[in-house]
Amino acid sequence: MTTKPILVALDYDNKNHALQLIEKLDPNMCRLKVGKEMFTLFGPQLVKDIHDRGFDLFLDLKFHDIPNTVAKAVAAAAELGVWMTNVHASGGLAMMEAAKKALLPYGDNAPMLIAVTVLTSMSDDDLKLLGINVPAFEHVQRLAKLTQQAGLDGVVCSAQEATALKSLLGKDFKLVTPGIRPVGSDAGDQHRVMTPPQAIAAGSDYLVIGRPITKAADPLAALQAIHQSLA
Ligand SMILES: O=c1ccn([C@@H]2O[C@H](COP(=O)(O)O)[C@@H](O)[C@H]2O)c(=O)[nH]1
Repeated sequence: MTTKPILVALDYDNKNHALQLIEKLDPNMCRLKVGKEMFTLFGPQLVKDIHDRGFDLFLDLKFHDIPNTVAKAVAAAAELGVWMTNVHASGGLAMMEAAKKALLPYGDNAPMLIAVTVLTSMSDDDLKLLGINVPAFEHVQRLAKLTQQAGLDGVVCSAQEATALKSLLGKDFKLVTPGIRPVGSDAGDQHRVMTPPQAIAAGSDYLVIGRPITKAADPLAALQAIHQSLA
């Protein structure tokens, strides 16, 4: 199992609430993820605040645009010193290659760069509405192969696809899996879900977990329970 596989998704509209949770967490126990909501509200200062507290940060902005624009955005993420950032694989091969190339000047300090395959909130029926008439796992495999061809470090997928992707793309290609739900927690808008131990057993490298921790009555206890379940 990867060291520190838990990435806590900080989806808050109030910076103090996020910082109150962070103050209770230990950077040796988890990494943090900031997405579109918090980055739009609080910007690069939030990234600095999190780094000042000793945490690795996944900047989850899922860039999807023309290659030149995405390359510049990924370089801007590298300037912030984040640990990991991402693009949408459906932006295509040229876009992903441009993103990867933009990180070359950063050498060993470049963030890990991964691509979102099919959002974990989407089902086969959602894909059909987009004219994609194959099961989600098949579309995920196609986009993950393209991501590897572009030279990226891994993909965002559901843990349900992890075993197949590890055997298709090798153990070093990182699998970052949201849609993680401990037994008894509400799936909410997530469709392709797994429990934390199931996800690790299936081959996930990193588990993205938001509401089961952040909306719990005691978020620290919820994180500790997940941590224990993986021990
Ligand atoms: O396919 C994806 C890609 C990203 N996410 C993000 O992960 C977290 C999940 O939060 P939960 O509260 O545990 O559902 C959230 O920030 C999403 O933007 C994803 O869920 N699925």
